[in-house]
Amino acid sequence: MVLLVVMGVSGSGKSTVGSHLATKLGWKFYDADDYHPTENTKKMAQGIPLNDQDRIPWLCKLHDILMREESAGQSVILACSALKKMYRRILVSGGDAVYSKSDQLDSATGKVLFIHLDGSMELIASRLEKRRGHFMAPELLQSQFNTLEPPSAPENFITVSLEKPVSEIVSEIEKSLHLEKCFSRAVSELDAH
Ligand SMILES: Nc1ncnc2c1ncn2[C@@H]1O[C@H](COP(=O)(O)OP(=O)(O)OP(=O)(O)O)[C@@H](O)[C@H]1O
Ligand SMILES: O=C(O)[C@H](O)[C@@H](O)[C@H](O)[C@H](O)CO
Repeated sequence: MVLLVVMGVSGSGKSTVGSHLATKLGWKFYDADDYHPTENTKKMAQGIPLNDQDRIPWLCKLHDILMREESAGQSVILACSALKKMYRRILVSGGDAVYSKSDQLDSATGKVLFIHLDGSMELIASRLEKRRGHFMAPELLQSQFNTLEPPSAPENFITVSLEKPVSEIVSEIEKSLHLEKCFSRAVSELDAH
């Protein structure tokens, strides 16, 4: 059972890559965009960036979804911006992460694997210019980059370039998942001896 979060700035391809990967693997897919309260969606449509207060209750709701799927033994993919380290901690550990010291939470980081879709603002902006029928105002892209804290150790993550075609990105993630699986199996076998 795997809990995967495809993360990155707006327009990085989270929904596209996440849904393709979920279809290929036969896993459940959630798009965090569908769980924003209307006040958040309205703000973003007006070109006003969300702040921590706007995002924290939304992230707690998403944490609950991940935990529900974990209890059901269901592998799942969530497309979610998860821009700051603290936001990722909330997804992994829930609302207490806001008040806990980072080292108290590091043991839980392995529960969720973050896939960071990384690439240039220019390319993403050109993709957003062409995207139609989405609430997010394209001019928010700069603030998304300003807010982004790219994942770093000891977080459990891999970084994938968003510049390739979707099918290549999906295959690259599948390969990394396979390697991760082999690695954890080898570690647990070593531990058993
Ligand atoms: N690898 C890719 N190659 C070409 N176009 C892509 C690629 N990935 C995504 N796109 C296109 O870029 C646009 C943004 O992608 P998508 O909506 O999946 O991003 P997102 O990160 O989910 O955005 P948001 O957070 O704003 O919902 C879409 O029009 C999508 O078709
Ligand atoms: O954290 C945020 O600022 C928001 O979650 C945005 O990233 C949107 O959800 C999404 O990316 C817009 O489509």
